[in-house]
Amino acid sequence: MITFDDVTKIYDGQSKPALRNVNVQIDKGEFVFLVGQSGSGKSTFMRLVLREYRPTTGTIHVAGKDLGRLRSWKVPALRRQIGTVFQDFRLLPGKNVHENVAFALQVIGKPNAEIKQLVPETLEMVGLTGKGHRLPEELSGGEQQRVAIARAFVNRPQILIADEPTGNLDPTTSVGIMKLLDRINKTGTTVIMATHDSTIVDQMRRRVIELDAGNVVRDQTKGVYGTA
Ligand SMILES: Nc1ncnc2c1ncn2[C@@H]1O[C@H](COP(=O)(O)OP(=O)(O)OP(=O)(O)O)[C@@H](O)[C@H]1O
Repeated sequence: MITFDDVTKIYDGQSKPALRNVNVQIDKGEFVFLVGQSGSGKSTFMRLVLREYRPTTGTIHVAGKDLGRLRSWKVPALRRQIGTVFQDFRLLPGKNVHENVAFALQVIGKPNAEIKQLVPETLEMVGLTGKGHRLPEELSGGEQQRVAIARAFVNRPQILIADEPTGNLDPTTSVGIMKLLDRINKTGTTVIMATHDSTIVDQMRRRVIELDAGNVVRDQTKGVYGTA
């Protein structure tokens, strides 16, 4: 589903690579934790998958496409295959829960009939039935993250990228969010999650890719957060 072949990324004006000779293959349906200190290259990895940046050298394939050869006008179609979730939720403050999720489908031109079916179905899946009319400010952090996940998943993307999705949540709420990401993964969606949350990584026992100063220093199936 995602392959990095000898990928190096040096940002403009920088001398040190943010990623260095990275070789990684992530298959369809995998659940992968990206771990590593702040600045180790986790966000860079995810931004390359989204083609927000291009690698300096090396080749990246996502969902069967060589991103180096992908024409700019095809990038939106690529991104439609990839749902994104962030630490700070990024909901539209003036729109209620239903509207936030529906908006993701409206911008890609889905017909209203489909939106009417998909939005309640997805809100039910994330445990927000009955809260469709609430505004983000009327929800807890955990509920806001559920809305963000519903919005990322409503289009049933092949890949879900989550950048520190539990970073602003307490441990109990985080467990609920992880159960939800696990359910989404079980539908066949490939999940890549960057995190500093060692408890979660140790509990889930999924593949762990560790970055250190842009190098992949560990790639472990059923891994834990740290080796120390
Ligand atoms: N747009 C940019 N321009 C220049 N340098 C950048 C840019 N984005 C990131 N970097 C640098 O690239 C390196 C990797 O950063 P990256 O954001 O990928 O790390 P990270 O592991 O996601 O960190 P965090 O856990 O803090 O989110 C860092 O040295 C960072 O300063």
